[in-house]
Amino acid sequence: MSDFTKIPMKTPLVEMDGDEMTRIIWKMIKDILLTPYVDLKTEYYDLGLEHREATKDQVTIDSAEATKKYGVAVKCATITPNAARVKEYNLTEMWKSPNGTIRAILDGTVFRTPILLKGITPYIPTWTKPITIARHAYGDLYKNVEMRVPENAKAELVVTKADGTEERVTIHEFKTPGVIQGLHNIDKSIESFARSCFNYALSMKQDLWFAAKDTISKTYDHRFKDIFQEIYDAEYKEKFEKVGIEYFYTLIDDAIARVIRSEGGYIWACKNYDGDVMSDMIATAYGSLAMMTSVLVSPDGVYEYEAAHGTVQRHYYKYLKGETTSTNSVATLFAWTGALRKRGALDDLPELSAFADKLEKATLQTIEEDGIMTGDLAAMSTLPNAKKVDTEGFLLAIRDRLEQLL
Ligand SMILES: NC(=O)C1=CN([C@@H]2O[C@H](COP(=O)(O)OP(=O)(O)OC[C@H]3O[C@@H](n4cnc5c(N)ncnc54)[C@H](OP(=O)(O)O)[C@@H]3O)[C@@H](O)[C@H]2O)C=CC1
Ligand SMILES: O=C(O)CCC(=O)C(=O)O
Ligand SMILES: [Mn+2]
Repeated sequence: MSDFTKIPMKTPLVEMDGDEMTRIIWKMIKDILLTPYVDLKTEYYDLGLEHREATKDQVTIDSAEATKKYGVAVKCATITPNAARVKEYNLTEMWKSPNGTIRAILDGTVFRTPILLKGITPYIPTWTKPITIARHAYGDLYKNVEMRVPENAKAELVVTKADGTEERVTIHEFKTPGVIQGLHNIDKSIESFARSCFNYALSMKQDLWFAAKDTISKTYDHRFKDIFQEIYDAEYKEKFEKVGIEYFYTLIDDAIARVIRSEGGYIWACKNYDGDVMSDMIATAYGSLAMMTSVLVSPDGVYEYEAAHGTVQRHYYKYLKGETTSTNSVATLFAWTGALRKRGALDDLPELSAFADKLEKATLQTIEEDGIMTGDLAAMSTLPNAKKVDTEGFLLAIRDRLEQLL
């Protein structure tokens, strides 16, 4: 490929680097599959935990603001510290989840879709089509406030209105110690969540399900249900009928039962925490956590691409010890291709978008045709030629395929 002219870019991508094994993969992807072929333009933000600590987490906010400015970001998985991480990294604070911070700034919906592969039968064998999780990106648990409550204390919810009047309800009269949590959401954000789900369903020509627990959460979850229904009836009902797709709301426990019995091929809208958990369940049931793409679409038309999985800590510790790892880079790679394709579309660079398509094709050919895959997939694959390779070996095999396509 010595005579290959690198594909130009116009606007930089916002590049958010991250932690542990995904940080290692991040660099490998760039070195092996991107920079030799694309004149990669990025504005780099190091969201690795050390640099978040050094900047008092300002870098996370800066990266979200840059995403608003440029329109497209690609993010590596990051550690959200807990008590153990505070010790491990000698942190001055238990910094918040960068994802929570970024999503709160950008708002919107995270769409997560599994990549189906020849030779991998989902754990639910009736799932022959992908199930896309549409996860509300704002609020709930990810913007919560919480407290420990001592014995003999009364906890209340208090709302102080603009006119100074108060509305209060008792949460609990604590005789013995306990804990409380305050969640919130905003009508405007729920409305944009609903609209982005309806628009996505129309663009994919797929049914949309929305599930929450309005029977138990009669105000909070009920508000979500009502907003979805009002917007559907007023703005989308006719469009859905024209395309021949359906919208329905059901309780989340009923939804789970239906999902398991389904064949896939629809969009399942979930509140923030439900979507977090369900997307891991869906990804794993289709084959591997590392085969799920994830993109945040904000109401202002800003896109942030990422993998749905975390920093793969266990593999990283093996890597640090010099042991061979076989970490699947597909979701992280598809975050890059998703971002490059979007940048290509926005900047009128069809060559850049075509490169992203070819890189994805090369990845699937490597697994499905050549049988070359990482351990998570090799353990499940029914292909006769399935062969487990190490982390870097997988990316090198993709490069061979890519060069045939360019
Ligand atoms: N988007 C983000 O930034 C996210 C960040 N996190 C952070 O990531 C860290 C680790 O979280 P954890 O709960 O372990 O979740 P991970 O998703 O990182 O990993 C859980 C397990 O899933 C398997 N797995 C995940 N990704 C891959 C992959 N690419 N290739 C092969 N196997 C994979 C591994 O199983 P096995 O070990 O059996 O091989 C791994 O141990 C935490 O600090 C957490 O805060 C978590 C979720 C999302
Ligand atoms: O930010 C975190 O700590 C978790 C994020 C997460 O689990 C996800 O995006 O699925
Ligand atoms: Mn998650």
